[in-house]
Amino acid sequence: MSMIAAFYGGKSILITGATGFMGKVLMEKLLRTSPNLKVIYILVRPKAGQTTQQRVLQMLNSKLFEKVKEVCPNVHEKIRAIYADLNQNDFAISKEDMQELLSCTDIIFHCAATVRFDDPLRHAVQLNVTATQQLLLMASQMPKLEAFIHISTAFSNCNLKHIDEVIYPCPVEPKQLIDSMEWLDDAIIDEITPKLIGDRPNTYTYTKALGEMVVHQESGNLNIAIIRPSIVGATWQEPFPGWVDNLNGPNGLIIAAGKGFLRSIRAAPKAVADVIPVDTVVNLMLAVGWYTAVHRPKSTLIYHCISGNLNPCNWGKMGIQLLATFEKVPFERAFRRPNADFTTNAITNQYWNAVSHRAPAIIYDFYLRLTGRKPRMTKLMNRLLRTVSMLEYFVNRSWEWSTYNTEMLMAELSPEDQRVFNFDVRQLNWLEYIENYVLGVKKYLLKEDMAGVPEAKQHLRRLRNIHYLFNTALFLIAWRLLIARSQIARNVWFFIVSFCYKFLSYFRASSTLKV
Ligand SMILES: CCCCCCCCCCCCCCCCCCCCCCCCCCCC(=O)SCCNC(=O)CCNC(=O)[C@H](O)C(C)(C)COP(=O)(O)OP(=O)(O)OC[C@H]1O[C@@H](n2cnc3c(N)ncnc32)[C@H](O)[C@@H]1OP(=O)(O)O
Ligand SMILES: NC(=O)C1=CN([C@@H]2O[C@H](COP(=O)(O)OP(=O)(O)OC[C@H]3O[C@@H](n4cnc5c(N)ncnc54)[C@H](OP(=O)(O)O)[C@@H]3O)[C@@H](O)[C@H]2O)C=CC1
Repeated sequence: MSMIAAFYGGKSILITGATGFMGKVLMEKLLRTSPNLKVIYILVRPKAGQTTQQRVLQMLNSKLFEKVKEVCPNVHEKIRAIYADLNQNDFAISKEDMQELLSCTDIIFHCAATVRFDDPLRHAVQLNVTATQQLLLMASQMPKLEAFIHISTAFSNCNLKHIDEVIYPCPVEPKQLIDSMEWLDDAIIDEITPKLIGDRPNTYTYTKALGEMVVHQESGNLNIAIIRPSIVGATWQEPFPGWVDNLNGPNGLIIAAGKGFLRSIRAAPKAVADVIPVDTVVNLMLAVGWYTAVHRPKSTLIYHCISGNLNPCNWGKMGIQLLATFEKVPFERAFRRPNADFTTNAITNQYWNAVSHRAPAIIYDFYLRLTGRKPRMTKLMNRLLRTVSMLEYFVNRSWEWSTYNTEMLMAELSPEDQRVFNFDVRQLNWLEYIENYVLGVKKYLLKEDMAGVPEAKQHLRRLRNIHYLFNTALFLIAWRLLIARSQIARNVWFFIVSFCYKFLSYFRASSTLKV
């Protein structure tokens, strides 16, 4: 019997960010492995015209939760959605709900965050720092609370090359920054943002570091642990391989590359691609929740959830495997054939952007205009290149994260727990994982059916022929223009033609002689 699964039995668990990528997988695993847990409280806000209840219903009716319903048919009763907005005071939770949360919660998993790289500092601080502070305040009023698990990111200290499982000091006191957000206006905040974030690439990594500092400072008597995952990717094994549900991290780029929009990228092929499957992260989260509550470590432990130092894969290898999979299982209606290059040189990158990205977009828009349709490709391409430029920081560097605590925890687990809550990424086969990842993106993000694969392959063959025709036509036009303008080109041309003529005459004459 799994000790971890048994531990969650009868517990009341509070999850923030349960409607997010990681939150959904966490809920699924909890319900599947501990169907006798008491309740999962989730803090949800209405969104996109849907009430909190409608959102939860839609989530539970998705494919991700199909297996859960077999072991836990009363899954709807186990989840209690609480209306909350983490940007509001007291999270806008009603008095009754707050009372229930304070008196009943046993474990907290704090996953909610803004993961956008371009969020204005005010918003990122509000969600990633102030909301964390408020949640800690709530936690300190929970008499039954056994553990508070805070999800940060392995990139919170990406300004360092080697990162230990410790909290690094921030140049600015988080409380002072929170206070200053009250009276500074947006224009001033925007102006000072680059100075504040310093050598970090964006407001996301900066505010996640501040969030960790807040956890450290406000931990009081709480039993806290911090988990720092690297780039979280599709599921590896559970509940089934390849599940993804948003465009963050590599997902959007995989679509862009598979559809032939993105054909080159400024990335170091040898740099470590520190991707970690979401189910691995969730297994570690549940193991950490158990360990923190049962063993009550004296200080806040930090756990790195990364793949780089245990089972490294680099971007070059990942790119090659992506291309091989696109060949085998192509995406439908591709813009161009997937075929791309990595470059670390900024000028070469500009060149490829012009030739491989902007020029085809302009030509396609011209074609759309000619056929009476609205041009859209240039706009789309500009957006894609902006996104790529924001992710470039992470694909041109390698980091070293120490994993003593994570390895210690692995050794603490019983063989059964090591199997059920497996976070040993050494067992991951990258080639198989990437193939399943692409298939998952195709099925769950693009909603494409496997029955369309032959037609998609046919479409790629057509694109290849168009590509050859286009290049041949371009070459002939360029040559024609050249010989019309240059005497040297004309001489070369006459030399080639007369050489061919002589060769053919000789060939004909020698074949006549033989007869
Ligand atoms: C050796 C030789 C080899 C040769 C072979 C080479 C083959 C190579 C093939 C080429 C490429 C291969 C691709 C490989 C993939 C690897 C790259 C992976 C890089 C991953 C780096 C991630 C680093 C993460 C580090 C930190 C991890 C974390 O802790 S947090 C989680 C990460 N957070 C994010 O990812 C959020 C990022 N997103 C944003 O910040 C914003 O969305 C944005 C700023 C990017 C865009 O904002 P904007 O306001 O413009 O738009 P938005 O409204 O958000 O969306 C607009 C449209 O764009 C779509 N979108 C959104 N995100 C992405 C994305 N990541 N990629 C693509 N598209 C995206 C969005 O859906 C919108 O679409 P529409 O609705 O249709 O308008
Ligand atoms: N994905 C990744 O690659 C990585 C993620 N992480 C960390 O993991 C955690 C989870 O990330 P992930 O699941 O990918 O992120 P998502 O963006 O998928 O989910 C974010 C969650 O936070 C919720 N949320 C945001 N704002 C509010 C608000 N004002 N009130 C209530 N809820 C809110 C969202 O709710 P709603 O659905 O209503 O928007 C959603 O449930 C984060 O802390 C992130 O920093 C760390 C490393 C890598």
